[in-house]
Amino acid sequence: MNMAASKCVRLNGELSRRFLVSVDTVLFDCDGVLWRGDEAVQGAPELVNELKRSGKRVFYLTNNSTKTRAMYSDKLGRLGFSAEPGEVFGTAYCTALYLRDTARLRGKVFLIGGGALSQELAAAGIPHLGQGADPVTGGMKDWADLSRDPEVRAVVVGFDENFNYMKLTRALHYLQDPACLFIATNTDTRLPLEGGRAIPGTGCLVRAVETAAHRKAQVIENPTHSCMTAWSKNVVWIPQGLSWWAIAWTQTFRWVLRVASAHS
Ligand SMILES: O=P(O)(O)OC[C@H](O)CO
Ligand SMILES: [Mg+2]
Repeated sequence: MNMAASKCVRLNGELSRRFLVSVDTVLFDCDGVLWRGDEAVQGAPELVNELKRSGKRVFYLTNNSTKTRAMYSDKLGRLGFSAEPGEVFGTAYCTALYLRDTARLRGKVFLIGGGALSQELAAAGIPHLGQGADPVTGGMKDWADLSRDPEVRAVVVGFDENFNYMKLTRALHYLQDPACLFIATNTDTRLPLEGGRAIPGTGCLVRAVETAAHRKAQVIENPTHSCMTAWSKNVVWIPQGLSWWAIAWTQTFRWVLRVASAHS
């Protein structure tokens, strides 16, 4: 049974008003909800800005690891949303926080990911390698003996347009050490773009590394505990009577229900 469907009620008229009055804070999913690619969903900026004007707190939670908080704040502003970097919780930021504050990583990250993940890791003081292109050279014997950095203690997989067989092989070598952490930013299968188009999502890369490494990744995305911890540690809670509302797909909604119950 789809839990979100069993909990969802169509809001109209008086029900909408009563529901909005009961809500202090609104959490928004981004890709496919507030925008598709670089096109805001019609009416979304007006809705969000009106919620803020009426005194609601708004946060933007996205599994997308291709932007830092600052980059998302710029995109939100460009698309007409009122937003501060501190209101944005993307998985590039949450992954860096998780490694620093929860995993307390001592060592380097082998990164399969883009510039935003690299910037957030650097901002959190986490040394890392592997970002950018990694051209295929040599043959099978060379790939089996690729050099490894002895200080690597975690493999992180996020959205990486430079993903290839060399990176997959390097990740396999590092992950043969059971003590090496295996972290994925998210497992979405597709990234929704303008006009209903889509491109392969980070989940495609994560599953490839999981298959090669014979290990499951620990995933940071909403609605996991890792992301909630990163978020709740950075948000001043107003306990009691707090209610939550996520305009998002069902997975985030389940997470919000968990957050709400944890703080009601
Ligand atoms: O829907 P979001 O904002 O969590 O983003 C999901 C990503 O686009 C999936 O790759
Ligand atoms: Mg989405």
